[in-house]
Amino acid sequence: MGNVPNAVKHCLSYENLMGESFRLPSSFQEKKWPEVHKFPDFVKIVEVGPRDGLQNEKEMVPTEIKIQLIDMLSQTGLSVIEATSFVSSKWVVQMADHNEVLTGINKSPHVRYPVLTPNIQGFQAAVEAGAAEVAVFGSASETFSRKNINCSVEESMQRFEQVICAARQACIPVRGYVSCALGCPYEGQVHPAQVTKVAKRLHELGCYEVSLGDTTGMGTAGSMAAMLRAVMAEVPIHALAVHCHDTYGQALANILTALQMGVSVVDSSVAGLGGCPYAEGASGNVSTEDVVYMLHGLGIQTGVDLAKVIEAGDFICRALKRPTNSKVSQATSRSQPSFNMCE
Ligand SMILES: CC(C)(COP(=O)([O-])OP(=O)([O-])OC[C@H]1O[C@@H](n2cnc3c(N)ncnc32)[C@H](O)[C@@H]1OP(=O)([O-])[O-])[C@@H](O)C(=O)NCCC(=O)NCCSC(=O)C[C@@](C)(O)CC(=O)[O-]
Repeated sequence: MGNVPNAVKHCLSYENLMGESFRLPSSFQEKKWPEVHKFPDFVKIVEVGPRDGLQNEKEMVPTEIKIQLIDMLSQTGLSVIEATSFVSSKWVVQMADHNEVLTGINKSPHVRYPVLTPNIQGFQAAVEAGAAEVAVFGSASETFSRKNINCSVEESMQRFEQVICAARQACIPVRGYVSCALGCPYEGQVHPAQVTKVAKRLHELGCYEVSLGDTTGMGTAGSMAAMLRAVMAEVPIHALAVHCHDTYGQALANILTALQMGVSVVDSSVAGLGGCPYAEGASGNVSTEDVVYMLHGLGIQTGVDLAKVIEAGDFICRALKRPTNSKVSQATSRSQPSFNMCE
C-alpha cells in the first residue's frame, strides 16, 4: 500500500472491511447481489427489430423495406424474428401492413416468426395470414395496460386466456410479455411482486416463455436482480427472457446480470431501433449487434453471424436515413474490425 495514508489503509484493509460490514446499516445488508451462476453455453436471441423496432416510426416504412429487412435477418442465423403485430391500425398505424409483411417474407425453415396479438380478433387475423407463433403482451402496471391496450390487467388476462385456448387448439405456441417490469412511464417504480404476479399468470395460462420488459429502460443491474429473484421463485428460469431498452445506457449491464442469474433468452433489436408508442421518451431496444458482441466475448454461442446482422442494420438505417444506435456497428464502420466477429 506504499504511501497511502493510514486512514485509507485502514479502509482498504480486508480485515477491517470484514469487521465493519457487521456495522453497516441494516438496509444495505439486506441487499442481495445476484448469485453468480455459470453463464449459459448458448443464448437464444429473439430479434424484435421489425416489430418493436419499427412500430414507433413516425413516417410509414414501406412494406417492401420491412420485408427485405426480415429476409436479411433470416440469413443471419437468428432463430426467432418477431415480424409484425396484429393490433388495431388506429392504435399503431405503422403495423397496419401486417398481412402483407407476414405473407411477403421468405420464411426460412430455421426461423420462427412470431407476431403480436392483443386479443382474439388479432389472433384470428394472424392465423389467417399464416402466423405459426404469436405473442400476447401484458403489463405489470395498471396505467400502462390501459394506455397500451385499453383495458385493465385483469381484463387483459381474460383476453389472453381466449387467445391461448384458441392457440392451443391450433397447436400454435404463445409467448408472453410483461411490460414495465422495471418501471412504468406513468406510475414510476413497479414492485417485483406485481411483475411476478403477471409473469406467473401468463406462464400458468400456457405461455411457453415470458419476456420481462424494461419498457422505459430505467432499470439497473440492482433492480433487475431484485425483480428476477422474485419472478424466478414462481416461474422456471428456462421459461424467462429479458427485453431491455437502453434509455439510460443500462441495457447490457442488466442483460449481463440476468445471464448471471441463469436467463438464457434475450430480446434485442437490430441497430437498436425501437421504442414503445405508449412509453414516450423510452429509447430503442438494446441493439442485437451489441448483445451478440458481448455474448461472443463471453464465449457464449448464439448461432448468429454478427457481420450479417451489422449488414442488416446498415440496410435499415440507410432506409430510415438515420445513424445506427449500435455501438458495435458505429465502431466497425469507423475502423477496420480487428476483432473476430465469428463465434
Ligand atoms: C388492443 C386494442 C385493439 C384495443 O383497442 P380498443 O379500441 O379498446 O378495441 P375494441 O375492441 O373496442 O375495438 C375498436 C376497433 O379496433 C378494432 N380491433 C380490435 N382489435 C383489433 C386487432 N387485434 N386488430 C385490428 N383491429 C382490431 C375493432 O374491430 C374496432 O374497429 P372499428 O369497429 O372501430 O373499425 C388496441 O388497444 C391496440 O391495438 N393496442 C395495441 C398497442 C400496441 O401495439 N402497443 C405496442 C406493443 S406493446 C410493446 O411495445 C411493449 C413490448 C411488448 O415491446 C415489451 C416492452 O418493451 O415492454
